[in-house]
Amino acid sequence: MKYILSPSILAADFTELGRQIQATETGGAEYLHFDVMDGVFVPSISFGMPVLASIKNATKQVMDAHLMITEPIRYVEEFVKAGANIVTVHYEACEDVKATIRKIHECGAKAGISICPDTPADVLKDLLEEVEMILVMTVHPGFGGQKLIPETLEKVAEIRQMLDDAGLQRDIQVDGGIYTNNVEMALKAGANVIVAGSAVFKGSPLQNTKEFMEILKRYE
Ligand SMILES: O=C(CO)[C@@H](O)[C@H](O)COP(=O)(O)O
Ligand SMILES: [Fe+2]
Repeated sequence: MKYILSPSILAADFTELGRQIQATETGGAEYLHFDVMDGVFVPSISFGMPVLASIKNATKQVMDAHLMITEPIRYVEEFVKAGANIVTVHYEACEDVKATIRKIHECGAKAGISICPDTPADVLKDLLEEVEMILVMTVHPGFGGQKLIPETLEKVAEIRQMLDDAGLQRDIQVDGGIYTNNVEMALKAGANVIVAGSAVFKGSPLQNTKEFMEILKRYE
């Protein structure tokens, strides 16, 4: 299995965004996590397509778009056009999850499905085969800089078991409150795509990325 770091630019210094992104690429982060918030599905508002389109030109990293928006099917095409390679939508935000996943694939991107901390893993049973990635939120979506909720890692283990039982190889992403001092709990539970915002962008993004990559390499 491949272990990947996906730095969340929500925590970046936007006056230095290009340089900070480059630092994470140099440090070995293959993905870049792009948190889209609509002020409806989550209380906060972040950024959208034009910002993604601009960033796309600044790096070769895979654009990992996390859509925290109501009825994301409405915007899938625009985010893919703006440069998203992976589009992750929330189970809780879709009226028709399967149609949303189909739409992502039709637009030419990989599909991820995400569940919030209070959503049980078994809602995903019929969806595991349809997606390339499952995102288990380790905090309540909406803000960076929160503390990881340890119980969410039990769902990571449960989903990895469900995938193994079904003979499916899929990425499991974790997002929220991940630092170098707790990332191994997520890796041991079965996650292989790690989102980190504050832990990467506060301080030196290059050094922080390298420290994460050292740990991830041990799990390859
Ligand atoms: O989706 C979200 C929050 O809703 C995340 O991607 C955060 O942006 C991660 O930030 P940290 O918890 O790592 O600071
Ligand atoms: Fe996110």
